[in-house]
Amino acid sequence: MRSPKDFFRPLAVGAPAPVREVPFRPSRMIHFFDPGNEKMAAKIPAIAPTVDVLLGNLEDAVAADRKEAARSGLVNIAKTTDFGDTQLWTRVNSLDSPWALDDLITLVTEIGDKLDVIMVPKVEGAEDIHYVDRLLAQLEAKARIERPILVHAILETATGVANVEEIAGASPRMQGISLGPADLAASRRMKTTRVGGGHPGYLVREDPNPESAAGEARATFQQDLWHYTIARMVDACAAHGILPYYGPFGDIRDTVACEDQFRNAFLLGCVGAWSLHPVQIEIAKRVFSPAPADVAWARKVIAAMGDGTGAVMIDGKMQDDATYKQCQVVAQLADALAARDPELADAYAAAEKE
Ligand SMILES: CC(=O)SCCNC(=O)CCNC(=O)[C@H](O)C(C)(C)COP(=O)(O)OP(=O)(O)OC[C@H]1O[C@@H](n2cnc3c(N)ncnc32)[C@H](O)[C@@H]1OP(=O)(O)O
Ligand SMILES: O=CC(=O)O
Ligand SMILES: [Mg+2]
Repeated sequence: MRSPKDFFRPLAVGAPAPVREVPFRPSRMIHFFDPGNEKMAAKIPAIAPTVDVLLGNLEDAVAADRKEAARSGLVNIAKTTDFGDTQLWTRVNSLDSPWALDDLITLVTEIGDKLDVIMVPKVEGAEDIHYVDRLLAQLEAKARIERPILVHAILETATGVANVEEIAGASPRMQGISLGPADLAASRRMKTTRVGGGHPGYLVREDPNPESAAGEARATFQQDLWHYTIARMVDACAAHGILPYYGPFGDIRDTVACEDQFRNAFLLGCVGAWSLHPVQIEIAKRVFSPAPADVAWARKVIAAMGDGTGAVMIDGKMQDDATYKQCQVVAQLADALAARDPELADAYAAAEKE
């Protein structure tokens, strides 16, 4: 293990200095597209201003015989598109695949100055991050990249979940972690066949009422298959100063359940989710932006709390140092999002006047 004193040292001569704090840039939706799919690629210039992050996906969902087309498609799109202040990310192939090395070499040397974050799938432990960390430093030095490319891990194997804390803290490049419920379900041998979301069979049933006739219907309550993993991931990320995300929701037509899944993740601490289809962009934008009424309330508490210590009563609710801190989380997120999203800024300003 490296000495803590060396943690922020570049891993190659000529590589840029690692960041000391992960920049908080709005990333409510990480919009996936296949850069080798001409129809999808043609839509990217129009989609760019409507999303926080565009992600050129090279891994799963890109057929084996289309991997090279996807890689070169991404190089071309990055070189010819004006993304404005929308971030450009990529998801490279998994480290045990025949494509990962060429993905990293090509993308960093050709478009490393355009890429903000590289998402690494199926991360199992700190060793996977260390491998990517050193390789990126070498490639950044070679390509004379001036700011470090950050790394995002997908939590989608049982081993990865067991090691999530060490993954989160493996490198100053670590920007965040996404839940990958589809691969994780397979890795854990769960008996589902879905990409995220719930399952009607995973439930609790109310106790029988001794006064009712035998066989009388008893209410059931569907449970969240992902609560445990999201909560672990959020804690690991918060402890290491990086950002947690819900991943994909594969039932594109079920926009209601998608919104519920995203909102559970938001309330538990996630800052965004993946959008796989244009219809999911607005859902993520709505869910991962705090509601104007909540922001107005947070600002009211902050104003009433002065230096943030002591206790006051507002509308019948006790406020103290801990609610003040919660309100700061909401207000700071609102400020960061409003700076990027003028419509949201207007909605926040209007709610404060009410
Ligand atoms: C478990 C995981 O790893 S999840 C991450 C990997 N998976 C992905 O990245 C999937 C990305 N999304 C997709 O491939 C597609 O959205 C699919 C296959 C799910 C559905 O695609 P379609 O059947 O074409 O959907 P649909 O007909 O509703 O699409 C409407 C239009 O939106 C376009 N579109 C669909 N998805 C996207 C997208 N992600 N980005 C941009 N445009 C898109 C389609 O090309 C289509 O264009 P058209 O109107 O010019 O024909
Ligand atoms: O890559 C994502 C997943 O759910 O698997
Ligand atoms: Mg996966």
